[in-house]
Amino acid sequence: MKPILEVKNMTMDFGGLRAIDSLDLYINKGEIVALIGPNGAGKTTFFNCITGIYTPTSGDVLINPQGKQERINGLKTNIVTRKGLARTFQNIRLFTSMTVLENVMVGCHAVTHTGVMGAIFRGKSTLAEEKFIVEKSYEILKKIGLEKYVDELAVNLPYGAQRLLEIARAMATDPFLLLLDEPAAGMNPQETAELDELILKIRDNEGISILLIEHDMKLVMSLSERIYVVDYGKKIGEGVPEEIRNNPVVIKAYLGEEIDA
Ligand SMILES: Nc1ncnc2c1ncn2[C@@H]1O[C@H](COP(=O)(O)OP(=O)(O)OP(=O)(O)O)[C@@H](O)[C@H]1O
Repeated sequence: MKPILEVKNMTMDFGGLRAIDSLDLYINKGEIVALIGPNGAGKTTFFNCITGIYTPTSGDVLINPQGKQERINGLKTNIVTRKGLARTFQNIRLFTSMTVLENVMVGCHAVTHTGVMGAIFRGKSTLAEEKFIVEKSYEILKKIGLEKYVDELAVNLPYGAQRLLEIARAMATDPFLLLLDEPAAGMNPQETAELDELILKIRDNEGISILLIEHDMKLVMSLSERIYVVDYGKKIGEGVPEEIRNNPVVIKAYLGEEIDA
């Protein structure tokens, strides 16, 4: 079985700056994989290239959720979402003046037939779908542990809960692969421990594979089955947590930073 995501020889240039340099990466079905590296290494750019925000300068992005490999470079973000790749952002991007439930509903609408406009100009045909979406959104909030906030405005949620709401909204698009960009950023140790459990649950119970960018090495080492390390856009290490922890090139790139979590 081919990997569900395969990136071959990806390069991304911004003018004279090579943000990603000939990068290869794959994720098998059901894996939790981390992408780590110092600030400015190109990690978010890599996510942006996979999810259609940027078209890579060269290379291939191939997905294979159901036994048929397909190239997705250059597809628009909404199409990539419909194909089953969902992401969260480093800086929280919620609809702050909407309720928690409505935020998740927006995720559902991103992949339904009627879409957001259909939900606004409700015809009879959209009402059944709308009911389904409310129920589905509520179920997702229960799985994430946010149901107690269902009618709360997103802006009023504690910080850690806002981060989880982003994950809930991403899950509403029925992804086969979830791309999480620094999900633990700004979380306290207890929130991070809960996030650790939640990510495992999403993989185990929902069968969603995970690609994770994260600076919290304890979380990375505990969650990931495999880790890729990038620096200046280039892959400098790849392996299971134990290999990464003992890789001298990785240790050097992280000099002064905590790696032995
Ligand atoms: N739109 C853009 N135009 C020009 N340069 C960019 C653009 N986006 C990113 N870069 C540059 O590409 C490089 C990689 O940035 P990127 O944000 O991908 O790094 P990162 O590994 O995600 O960093 P961090 O851990 O700090 O989030 C940086 O030098 C950044 O300044």
